[in-house]
Amino acid sequence: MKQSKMFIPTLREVPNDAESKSHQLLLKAGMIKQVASGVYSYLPIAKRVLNKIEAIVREEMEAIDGVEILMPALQPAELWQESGRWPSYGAELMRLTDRHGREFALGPTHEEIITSLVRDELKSYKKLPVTLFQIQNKFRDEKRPRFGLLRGREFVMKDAYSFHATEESLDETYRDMYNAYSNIYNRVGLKFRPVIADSGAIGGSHTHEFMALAEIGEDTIAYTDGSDYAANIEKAEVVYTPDIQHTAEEALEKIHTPGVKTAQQLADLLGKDLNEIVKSMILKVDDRFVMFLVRGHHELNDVKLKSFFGTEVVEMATEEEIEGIMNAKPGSLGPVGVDKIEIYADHAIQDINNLAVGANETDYHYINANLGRDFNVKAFGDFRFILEGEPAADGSGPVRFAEGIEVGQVFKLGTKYSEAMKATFLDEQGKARPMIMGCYGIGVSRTLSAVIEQHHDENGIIWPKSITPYDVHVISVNPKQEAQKELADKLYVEFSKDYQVLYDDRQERAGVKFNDADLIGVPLRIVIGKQAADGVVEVKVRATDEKFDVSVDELAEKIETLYKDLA
Ligand SMILES: O=C(C[C@@H]1CCCCN1)Cn1cnc2cc(Cl)c(F)cc2c1=O
Ligand SMILES: [Mg+2]
Ligand SMILES: [Mg+2]
Repeated sequence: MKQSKMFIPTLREVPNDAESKSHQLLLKAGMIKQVASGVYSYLPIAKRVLNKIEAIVREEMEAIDGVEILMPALQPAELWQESGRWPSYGAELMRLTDRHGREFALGPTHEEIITSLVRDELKSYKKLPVTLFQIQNKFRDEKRPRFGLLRGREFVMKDAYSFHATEESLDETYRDMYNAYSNIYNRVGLKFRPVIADSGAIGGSHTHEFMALAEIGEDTIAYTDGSDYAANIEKAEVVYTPDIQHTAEEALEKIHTPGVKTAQQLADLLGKDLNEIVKSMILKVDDRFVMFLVRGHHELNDVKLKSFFGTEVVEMATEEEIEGIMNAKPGSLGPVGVDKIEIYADHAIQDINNLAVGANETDYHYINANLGRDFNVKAFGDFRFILEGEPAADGSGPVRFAEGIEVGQVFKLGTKYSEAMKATFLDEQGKARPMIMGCYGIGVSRTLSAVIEQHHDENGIIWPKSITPYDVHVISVNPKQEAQKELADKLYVEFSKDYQVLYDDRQERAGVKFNDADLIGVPLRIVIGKQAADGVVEVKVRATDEKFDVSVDELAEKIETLYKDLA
């Protein structure tokens, strides 16, 4: 394609609200244009890359018997009422009303649509399993869209859904999807790790997220070097090994602690370490208030609480709610004398005694509070985030942390939707049973961004060969020079036979052309300049900056060799 015909509005400077590298480069390379917060147009270079990522996704889905369909973004509210999800999503679900006053959602995901589609068609076990997928724009009204395509409000997702008569059949497709996802991320050039994850609101049990490793990632992964163990930190199980450090029980003592609100302040006042302090927090779990105890150097993990209590409604109680229940501010809470609400404690609380805790009186704390004598706990559990260096749940060694961008997730959904929506099949005994489902998502536009996060240098993007918008970038330095223009035109036509060629034939200064070429990131470059008269051109490898002066009659072979070696 000739750049004089193209539409690549590169930028020299970047709007300073672009914090992530990929967001900056997507803008600078003229690949996207923001239409509204979290809403983007994909320009030609981005669209070509999207097409290649989607082609790889399609290939891998079809290789495991996935069949492509396309469902509407407009989803009638009735289906969300059938599944029970219409009331359970708040502002994130974009809703609209049609001219007849009928309510719709703009699809954030398609469990309801696909289940209603399948339930009318697949009535017998003989017709199962079936795996259907689509690649389509999704809508989620994110509170804080950020980092360009990494967290948008309209984005491209591949979502697949599988329907089974048995758990074994689901397990098989889950494994096929897991492997297909690994193939996809390998083929698009992403460094990634599958991690044990939490299924969250969608329900179901078993789920893995696929994390592209990148500092900008909003997720933290706990992994070990010794094995393939990796878990989203929300989910990473803490192995509790008692490390009892009790001293002789001392008498409970109330002390005046003016202005002390945090565990650190209490520790400093008492001359103790943070791990000798206990933090008492009150959370709303479903419709009741519960107190949780964790040690000063640990953090409460709300995702583990949701899973422990089997509810999505777990949030910090507000200051007013706390004062209403305890007559004290959040910074002075403790378990002593609390009988109106239940108290749960992280396992590690058992390791220490003579605890420093809030006295449920603003500006007062207790020291030497002891379990059993001064307070009781309804249950101990794994309620905290794992710390770096602590042992992994599978015994494969101490966990290390890394940031990740969630680019995909696979779920065993079970029968949550098929039961709610009466998607049943007749089994071999002729008995009606709810279909067993799996669902599997890939953030396609997010994957594009993640690739840029992992493949760039200070001058711009460096595309992996598999998804590059073009294979070869032909640049004529000065089209006004007849010899240069002629040779460049000729090479453009010639190389277009075997490669996808972007031809910079613009009347632009050389510097502009080279800056743009570095930004756009095509892996191989042929520069036709002064030496054109001697039949010599310069070849440049974008990734390594290697340059070669090559005579035109050796050019095809040189490009072929270099192309083969590209990652
Ligand atoms: O989407 C999933 C599960 C899988 C992911 C892979 C493809 C199929 N769905 C989970 N999820 C995430 N955010 C959502 C946001 C809104 Cl506003 C909503 F109404 C529903 C959902 C929702 O259900
Ligand atoms: Mg997550
Ligand atoms: Mg997730």
